Amino acid sequence: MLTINDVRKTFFAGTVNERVALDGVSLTVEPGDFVTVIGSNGAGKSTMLNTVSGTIIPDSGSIQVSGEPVTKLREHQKAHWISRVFQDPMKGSSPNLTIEQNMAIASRRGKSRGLSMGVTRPRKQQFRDELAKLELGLENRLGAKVGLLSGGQRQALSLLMATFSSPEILLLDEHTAALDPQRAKHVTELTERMVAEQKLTTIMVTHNMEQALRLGNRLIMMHEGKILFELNQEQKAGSSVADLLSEFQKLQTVSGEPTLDDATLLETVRVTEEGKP
Ligand SMILES: Nc1ncnc2c1ncn2[C@@H]1O[C@H](COP(=O)(O)OP(=O)(O)OP(=O)(O)O)[C@@H](O)[C@H]1O
Repeated sequence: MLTINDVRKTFFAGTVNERVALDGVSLTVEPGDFVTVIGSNGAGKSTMLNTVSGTIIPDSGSIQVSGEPVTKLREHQKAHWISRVFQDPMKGSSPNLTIEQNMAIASRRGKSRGLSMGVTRPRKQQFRDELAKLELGLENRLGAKVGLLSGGQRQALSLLMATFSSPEILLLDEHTAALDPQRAKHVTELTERMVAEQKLTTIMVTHNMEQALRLGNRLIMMHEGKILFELNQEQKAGSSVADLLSEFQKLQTVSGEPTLDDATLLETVRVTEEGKP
């Protein structure tokens, strides 16, 4: 369980560059919840994930994972409890190591004793079985350097490795945004399957509103460092992309600033024209 309580974060406070990234964010994520997060540009979505993973320390407020303050977790505990997949497919794995070596390291994540890249035969078979689930043929390429894989393959591998240690919290930060539509679809399907199979407690930031509505059991919308509203499973099922868009348009009317980037708008128009929800 994750509890975010009245978290605030301002960058460059008191200067002309002051940016209020989180303005009193509170959120409780129950075990097994899958929360999708949408929001305007600069709404604070990534900063919220950064405070949960402990990479950014909030100015005030508290964040607890299973009752433990994130700031008090040791590095190996953090690595074991909180896993993250980033937008950039290059971030989740080491290009100069082989698939097998990357997996060996991932499977040691969160263990307090040293890193061992030695892999026993049964372990190798386990890696092959895990890789086969990705349906990308990587199970036959254990010795290949990860740098040789495509972005989609690397992102699928990152996702697999992020779920190895059955983390308390899985953070997905627009993890399909840099992929072409076909690969993004595949990684989205893998995400759904892995989260469901392991009943992972998950927070997924996405700019894809169709995805935000379809995946998970809760949806939150952020704007200017605040959670503006939340939809539960039933409300999500009864909402359309057009409904979400109209919420963004309301914000734009108030602020006069564009609230969605061009890529999101184009994606939304495409989905709407195809007649999907
Ligand atoms: N490390 C940082 N240093 C300074 N300002 C930052 C930093 N990280 C975020 N910000 C600022 O905080 C605000 C929130 O940024 P954040 O990246 O969390 O938003 P976001 O919702 O993820 O946005 P986007 O969808 O555009 O990626 C923005 O104004 C951003 O410029």
